[in-house]
Amino acid sequence: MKIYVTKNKDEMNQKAAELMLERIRKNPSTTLGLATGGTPEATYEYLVEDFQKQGTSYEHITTYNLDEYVGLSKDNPNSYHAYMQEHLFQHINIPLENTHIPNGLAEDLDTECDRYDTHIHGHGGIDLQLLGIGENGHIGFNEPGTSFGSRTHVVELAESTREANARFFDSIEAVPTHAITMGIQTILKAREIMLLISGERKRDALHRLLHGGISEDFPASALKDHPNLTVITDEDAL
Ligand SMILES: O=P(O)(O)OC[C@H]1O[C@](O)(CO)[C@@H](O)[C@@H]1O
Repeated sequence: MKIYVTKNKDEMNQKAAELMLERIRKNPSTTLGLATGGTPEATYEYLVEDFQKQGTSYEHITTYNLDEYVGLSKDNPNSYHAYMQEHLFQHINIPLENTHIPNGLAEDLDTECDRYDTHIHGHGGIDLQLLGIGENGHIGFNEPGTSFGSRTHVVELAESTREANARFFDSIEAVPTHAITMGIQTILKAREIMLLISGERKRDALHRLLHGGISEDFPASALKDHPNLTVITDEDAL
């Protein structure tokens, strides 16, 4: 595990963007795994800024997002489809057909999960997976207790996760109860993983990641066995 400690959240995001851009410039056909949530918003801002100033091309980049809420349409502003459009895709030259996000409105959700996992595999897997972490150690929407062998699946969100994400919705009742998420095994197959951790609220999670054991009670601990993991944290989370 490689760790970078940055002064603040902005520097954390800047570092993440810098490392992502290094990979993209080296391999313009990189396959990226992308995360949503509050943590990586400014990472995307830095990528957009670079695109506008340096013109780094995304024409041959493919992306797979970690997760999507069940029951939200693509144009619902709280869907992760809308999040990715707003924060990244509409600002860069990535072809829409190269971007993949689970369909939370699929009629048969289990079939959708299999399709998604198979698609990632068929494409040759993910080169670089960007990750955030939940206060309870969730990665993607893999809540504590999720099998480390899990593939893309439907999850019932922990109440604490719904409460944490309620800030993006009008009320807690509006937060979906279920989501589709890449599984832990799906995430671990990425050739490189970059985990961003920011803020006091994530202090316990970071401490447990660095000093705790590996256990399904704490999903992020699965990452400790990954051969190419970079953690970028700000001082507030230390
Ligand atoms: O970055 P945030 O908003 O703190 O969320 C942390 C993690 O929780 C999720 O938003 C899911 O709740 C992940 O997508 C994210 O990585």
